[in-house]
Amino acid sequence: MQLHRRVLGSAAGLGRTCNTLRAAPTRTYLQFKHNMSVTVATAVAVAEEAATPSFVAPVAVTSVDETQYGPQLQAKIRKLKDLFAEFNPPELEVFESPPSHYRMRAEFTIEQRDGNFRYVMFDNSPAPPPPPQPGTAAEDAADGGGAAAAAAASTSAPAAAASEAAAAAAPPARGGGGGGGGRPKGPRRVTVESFPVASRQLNELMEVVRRECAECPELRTRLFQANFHTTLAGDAMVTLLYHRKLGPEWAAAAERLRDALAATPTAAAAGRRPHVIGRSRKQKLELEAGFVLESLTVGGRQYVQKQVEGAFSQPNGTVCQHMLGWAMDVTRAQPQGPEEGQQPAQEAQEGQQPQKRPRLTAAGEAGDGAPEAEAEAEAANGGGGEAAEGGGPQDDLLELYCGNGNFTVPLAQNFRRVVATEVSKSSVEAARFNLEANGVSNVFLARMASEEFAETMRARGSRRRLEGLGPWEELRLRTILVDPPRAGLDDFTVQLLQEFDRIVYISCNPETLHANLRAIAATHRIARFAAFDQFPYTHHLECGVYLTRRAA
Ligand SMILES: C[S@@+](CC[C@H](N)C(=O)[O-])C[C@H]1O[C@@H](n2cnc3c(N)ncnc32)[C@H](O)[C@@H]1O
Repeated sequence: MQLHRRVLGSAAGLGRTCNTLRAAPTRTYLQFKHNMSVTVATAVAVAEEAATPSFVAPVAVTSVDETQYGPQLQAKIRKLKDLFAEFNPPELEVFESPPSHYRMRAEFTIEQRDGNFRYVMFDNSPAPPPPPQPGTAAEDAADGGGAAAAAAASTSAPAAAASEAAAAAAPPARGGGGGGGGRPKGPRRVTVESFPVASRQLNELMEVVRRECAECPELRTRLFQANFHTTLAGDAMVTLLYHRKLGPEWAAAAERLRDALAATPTAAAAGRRPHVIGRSRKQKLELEAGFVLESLTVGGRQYVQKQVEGAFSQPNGTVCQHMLGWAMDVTRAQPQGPEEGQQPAQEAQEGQQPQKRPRLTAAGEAGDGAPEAEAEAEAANGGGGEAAEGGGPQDDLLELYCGNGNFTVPLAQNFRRVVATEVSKSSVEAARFNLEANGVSNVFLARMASEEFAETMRARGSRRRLEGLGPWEELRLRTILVDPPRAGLDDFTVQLLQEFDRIVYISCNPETLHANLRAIAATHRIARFAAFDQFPYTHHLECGVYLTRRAA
């Protein structure tokens, strides 16, 4: 049973894997080193979902029917609840997406044949072929895809299909070949006319790029891919990828394109000129900038967020705000008193007493139990007592996989200090920018793989990249937040998590989250459980789990 499939040469990164292969129309493979997404253009078949107990068997989206948004989300929720029932979680908090125009980013392969300029993506989902629709995708069939590919590649299909399709390691596009009315093997080529799952601005930009390329040979010659990145703030960038060297003529043409993009309704209303980036082998030309500035509202406060071209950013801006609000809420220090005494339902049922929480030292060791030491530790931890839910400004947060500081920036106010790590250089640079731009000064940020950081921390070791962190003994790390790629956490990191009193685990893959929780549940219980529908019309679901240490 698969939770996700790979799609070739298609929509924007959900950013959960590091290296992906993508196919250009020439069938040349290109390796992208950043976190492009590998999800698929699929929708949840409600009836089928009801009959199957896990995250499987999605069918290809052939249109975006907003009336189906609710039922499809409910089907996903049911599956999620079933999967996690063994952990006896509290009531699931569900955060919906807008039913359309929710995706901030998309990537398309460009096909240029017979003077036509087409946005194309490759859908690898195993959808059964719907009956052919006259006039929908005839040209795709003519490319050798056969009836199945032709039927599936309707102008509405790609809209939804493209929504979650992404670059992936997969065989070259075959454009069909199944024959006999069966589903062709390999990814299905889908022509994208419009893209209603993506932001309105993204659709506006697509139209202008199509038009300008049609009129300007300098822009379209050997162009094989176009990436669009928009924001809730109206800032945007377009990256055009070529199989040729780019010179000053291209820059002049791109400047004209930029003017045309600036005249689109959303950019004009926001007063932002979209950036244009040209890429070819060993070459990157930026017209003004290689990033966008997003504006996110969390808890009534606005945060600016630099999102760098090619680096991970959350794909659904609206749902991202929900995720940040939820993370703020679970890590906020709870008032002491009644909440302190409130036993978690599960523990109360089990007749357990709230545990005495060991203080996590920097080496990941519990306190030694000496009364004075424990009292001192409690005092150092803000005297938070045993059952405090949430960290608090007296505690420190360790955040692994921090990306551009998406969670780090708003969460920093809930903690005395934050130690954050991320492996991607461009994301770390963006995170530094974002911390400064938002006036956050209590974060120590290290560019390190989480595994390396965990090992160093356990050994109380030192690393050049940890210079400035200060002595491990002075940290008060009791809360950890992780937001790993789809593969989830390795065993070593899971063990590290278990040394913390409070765990916030953000996951885009319920199955790897579930597998990790099997280990974590021995020491921690789920205190809050949330679903964030980042990826409507697909079987993908982002989850948030907040865990606290079980009573001893
Ligand atoms: C799902 S993204 C989350 C990013 C960030 N929390 C956010 O909300 O935008 C996962 C991040 O983990 C980073 N990453 C992947 N493998 C890593 C590793 N081994 N160590 C540290 N960071 C890693 C990626 O570069 C990416 O930024």
